[in-house]
Amino acid sequence: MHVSLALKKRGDGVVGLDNFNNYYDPSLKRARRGVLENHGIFIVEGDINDAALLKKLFHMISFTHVMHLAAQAGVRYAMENPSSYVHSNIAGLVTLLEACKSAEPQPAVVWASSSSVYGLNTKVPFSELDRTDRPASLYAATKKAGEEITHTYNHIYGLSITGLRFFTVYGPWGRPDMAYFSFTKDILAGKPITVYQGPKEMDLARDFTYIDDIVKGCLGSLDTAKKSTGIGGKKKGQAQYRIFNLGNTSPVTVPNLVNILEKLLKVKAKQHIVAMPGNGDVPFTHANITLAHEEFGYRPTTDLSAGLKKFVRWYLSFYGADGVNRS
Ligand SMILES: NC(=O)c1ccc[n+]([C@@H]2O[C@H](COP(=O)([O-])OP(=O)(O)OC[C@H]3O[C@@H](n4cnc5c(N)ncnc54)[C@H](O)[C@@H]3O)[C@@H](O)[C@H]2O)c1
Ligand SMILES: O=C(O)[C@H]1O[C@H](OP(=O)(O)OP(=O)(O)OC[C@H]2O[C@@H](n3ccc(=O)[nH]c3=O)[C@H](O)[C@@H]2O)[C@H](O)[C@@H](O)[C@@H]1O
Repeated sequence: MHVSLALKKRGDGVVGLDNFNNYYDPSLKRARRGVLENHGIFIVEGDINDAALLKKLFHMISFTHVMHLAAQAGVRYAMENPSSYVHSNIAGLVTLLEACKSAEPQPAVVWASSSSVYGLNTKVPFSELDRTDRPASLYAATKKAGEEITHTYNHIYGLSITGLRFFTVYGPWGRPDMAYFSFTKDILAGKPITVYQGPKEMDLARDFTYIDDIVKGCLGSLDTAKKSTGIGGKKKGQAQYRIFNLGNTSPVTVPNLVNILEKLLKVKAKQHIVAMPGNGDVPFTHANITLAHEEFGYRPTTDLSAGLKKFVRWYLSFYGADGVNRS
């Protein structure tokens, strides 16, 4: 939603595609759609696995770029519903790349990978050339597979591909399954929250990245994506294959995240502190963003307190303190 709005605001044409699945409250997704439609952005309701639909869309519109953000996200849910990750993040990705490779002209593709590909690495900050062959979750494994799959479409068909490894993105209109969002809801409702701890009672930490910074990185990478050199999937080219970290470079522990929320919400959290279950979580993330800075001037400017302040303001206007969706 935020990337589409930013593109539209600067004068680009945008068409969206989303299947509005019920991984989390679809009414939030539909409210986001309302915002986009109010800005003149047309949204098609459909699945990226629907090859016929994609073919029709690519036939009707000569897309210059595809910004591919659709995915089954969430690290821990992969243990409950593994096939949804294969469906959207592997099969769906291939269906989309098939459509892109056959389109004339071929669009440049920018897509969301994930910081989770660094898996069990302990050397921080994570740099793009570090190992990514030890995923801790099926979600991470599907994003890693996406990086390999996109490489083959670049190699064989000359598709121009840029993969962005986002680091725990948060902000207004965000995902209710993520900790910052569910903690806000539960703290306001007086319900206990569960805070995970690593081995030896170590605090977990994330390089939380504010949505507006991510949007700048998305637009910067789109604008520096070179045109594909393949033609309609018939000619092998030498197009770009790039991968960038988009993080914030200043990790914050989960207890500190809770402290900031308590101050903003003016409510003390009831906390259950438990050992991190073996559910795909990694203890910490931290991005080296030198490459994105050098290539398109990426420089995040919002720290967690400032970003959460904007999130909480949005949350209270959208849900109210009682957590009821008023859209
Ligand atoms: N939010 C984060 O912290 C984070 C971090 C790293 C990577 N990512 C990646 O960034 C991208 C955007 O994530 P987000 O957090 O904005 O999530 P989001 O839920 O806002 O956006 C993903 C959208 O994809 C749609 N979708 C899922 N499967 C689909 C399918 N098969 N066909 C069509 N639409 C489908 C969903 O309905 C949803 O609206 C995802 O690829 C995610 O894996 C997110
Ligand atoms: O950067 C990424 O690649 C990933 O970032 C997030 O994954 P995660 O960092 O695990 O985000 P949250 O689920 O919001 O968890 C944040 C932190 O809070 C902790 N947490 C989460 C939930 C909870 O109930 N308690 C708790 O302590 C987690 O262990 C983690 O350390 C997104 O959910 C993934 O889609 C994304 O791919």
